[in-house]
Amino acid sequence: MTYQVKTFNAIAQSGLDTFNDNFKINQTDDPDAYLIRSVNLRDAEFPQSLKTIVRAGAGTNNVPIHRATEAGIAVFNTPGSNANAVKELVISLMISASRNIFAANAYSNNHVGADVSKRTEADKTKFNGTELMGKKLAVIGLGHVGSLVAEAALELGMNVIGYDPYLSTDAAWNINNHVDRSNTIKQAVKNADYVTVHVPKNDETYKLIDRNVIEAMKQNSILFNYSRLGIVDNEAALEAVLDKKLKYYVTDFGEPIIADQENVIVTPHIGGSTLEAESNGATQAANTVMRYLETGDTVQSVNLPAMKVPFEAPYRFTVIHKNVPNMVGQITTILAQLNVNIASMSNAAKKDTAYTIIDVDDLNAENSIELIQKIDQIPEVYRARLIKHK
Ligand SMILES: NC(=O)C1=CN([C@@H]2O[C@H](COP(=O)(O)OP(=O)(O)OC[C@H]3O[C@@H](n4cnc5c(N)ncnc54)[C@H](O)[C@@H]3O)[C@@H](O)[C@H]2O)C=CC1
Ligand SMILES: O=C(O)C(=O)COP(=O)(O)O
Repeated sequence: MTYQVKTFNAIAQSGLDTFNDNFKINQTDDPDAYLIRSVNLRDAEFPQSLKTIVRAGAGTNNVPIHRATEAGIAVFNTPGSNANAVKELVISLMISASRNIFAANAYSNNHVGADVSKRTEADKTKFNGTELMGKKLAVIGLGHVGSLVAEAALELGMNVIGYDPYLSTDAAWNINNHVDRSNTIKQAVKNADYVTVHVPKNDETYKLIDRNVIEAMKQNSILFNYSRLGIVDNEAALEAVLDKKLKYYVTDFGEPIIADQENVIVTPHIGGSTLEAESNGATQAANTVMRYLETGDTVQSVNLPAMKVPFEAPYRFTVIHKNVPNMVGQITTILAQLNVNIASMSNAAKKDTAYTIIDVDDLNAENSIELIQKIDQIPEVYRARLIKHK
């Protein structure tokens, strides 16, 4: 069986090299998989052939998850693949902002000439900075990125307070127990010298850091947004910078109102742009594409329940369907009508969507086609697929 993969954005060669010979890259308009980074697919039409979208990276707000689910497309990301890259950039910017590096560099570029050393010694007090050690950092969102930022800040001698009402049990195990927990954002930011936000973009996190939260922040504190455009209210952040409430606002997501503003530092969405992160993400994504298409396993899926079932029988049916009563009953009735014996079966649900994996020992060409067609015709089924064991 040959599978077709279509790539968007710059996907690291090491990831493309990970695919086995059953996978062909960018050779057709009928791909089985999209391998993407930040391309905006929110209004995209998906070809009928498309079975999975894998995002090399963390954020999946560029993918219409609900529409993909209804089209029977499994969506994945590569959790943690670029978290260290973001951590290092945020820590470097915390230091750079505290030491006024950007203004100091601009000064040096504008003051060259014969009397430079004399003027430098006179002027350098303008760029006096502060140290991170002993200061307080609030981390909003303690997932892959936030937990690493918190850990690095502790190592630099900072006090760290975290806020994350949805922290998974797995993630909680990874968080240093010296991180104080806060039950509200305002409580978290109240006495913090630095506030950094690391949450996914969704309806709830849009303007999570709004005017009220910024008002609750400490005078002369520094705010970082390395999550997404819109999670910090840029207008409110700019006003706070102009009012000297915030010393700096530092973000990876520019827009016209914050361009060229003193004490607003904007980088061009480079949080995950390191050789290492791009390679990790692409490799993890390639493995995810292969695993899903060749086995139907859904570990780390964004829209389907996580299922990993040993593939021991010669054939496997996978069915993505609505999470409503009697789906398994309807599917197994069709198998029974076509005289197909089930070797093993698993089913799980994630919110409104469920996934069923059925392994069978015997199948012939006619009943396999008829089976898929009949299962696909169940109104609540989004997609049925037959996978032959390699
Ligand atoms: N600037 C860049 O290039 C990059 C940006 N990102 C952005 O950072 C985000 C976080 O990345 P990861 O840490 O890898 O994701 P993650 O999924 O591991 O962690 C996100 C955390 O946010 C928490 N959370 C969700 N809603 C929240 C809320 N309302 N309040 C507080 N916490 C909340 C979750 O419980 C989770 O622990 C991504 O979704 C992406 O948008 C990630 C990587 C690179
Ligand atoms: O992983 C993420 O969420 C990022 O924002 C990184 O995006 P990129 O892959 O660099 O376009």
